[in-house]
Amino acid sequence: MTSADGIRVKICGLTRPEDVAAAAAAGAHYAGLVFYARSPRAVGVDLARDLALAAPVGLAKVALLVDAEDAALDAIVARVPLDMLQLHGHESPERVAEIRARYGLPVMKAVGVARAEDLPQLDAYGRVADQILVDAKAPKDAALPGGNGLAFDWRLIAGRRWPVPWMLAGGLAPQNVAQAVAMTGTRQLDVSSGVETAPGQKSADLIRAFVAAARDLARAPAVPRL
Ligand SMILES: O=C(O)c1ccccc1N[C@@H]1O[C@H](COP(=O)(O)O)[C@@H](O)[C@H]1O
Repeated sequence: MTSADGIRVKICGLTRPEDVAAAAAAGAHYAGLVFYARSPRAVGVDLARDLALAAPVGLAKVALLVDAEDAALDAIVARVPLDMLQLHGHESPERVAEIRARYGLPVMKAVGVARAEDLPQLDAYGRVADQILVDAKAPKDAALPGGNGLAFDWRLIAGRRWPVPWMLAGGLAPQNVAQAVAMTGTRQLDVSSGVETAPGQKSADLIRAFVAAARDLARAPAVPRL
């Protein structure tokens, strides 16, 4: 991926057809469907299938899973037309490779970052996953392993690169898109809470503002050469 491709946005946690329409109309590249019962954004297989079928060509459907077993994955993959699996639990590199081989879908592995000690995990998963998702590590007492609207210290990954495409996540919102991109150099952004009015309630206005903020960066004129 080069800078000419612009910045790709994933809107995660869509639960209504109008959320899918808003993400597509705004120009998002990925739509995330959460298969984690404890999340306020959780969808069942039937609803997920309807939402995925409503997505226009060009909007990639991503299933978010947390330590899912084969039986659950089998049921989801059999019924929901998907473009990618996002693994957001404690899946080992071996499990990531196994899931990738079993379903023949690209796999994105989320890694929680809070301190420099967390960074080697990104290298390990960068060897087995198709993409890596660099997210804020959930606090120990958090009910969810992600989707908490918390950012991490982006200076930790400034200048870091991995051998596969990667996305930045955690506490992103329309107002911090420019800073997140400037500090990390990311070309892909993943957002959930930052485009909601309440947990699980997506806002078309905030989705539009988020994608526009990313698009504006790609359009910003280069600094003129002296
Ligand atoms: O969104 C959820 O409910 C969720 C549940 C379980 C694991 C991950 C979840 N969301 C992912 O978390 C990050 C950051 O979200 P936020 O923007 O800080 O709210 C993002 O990758 C979501 O896909």
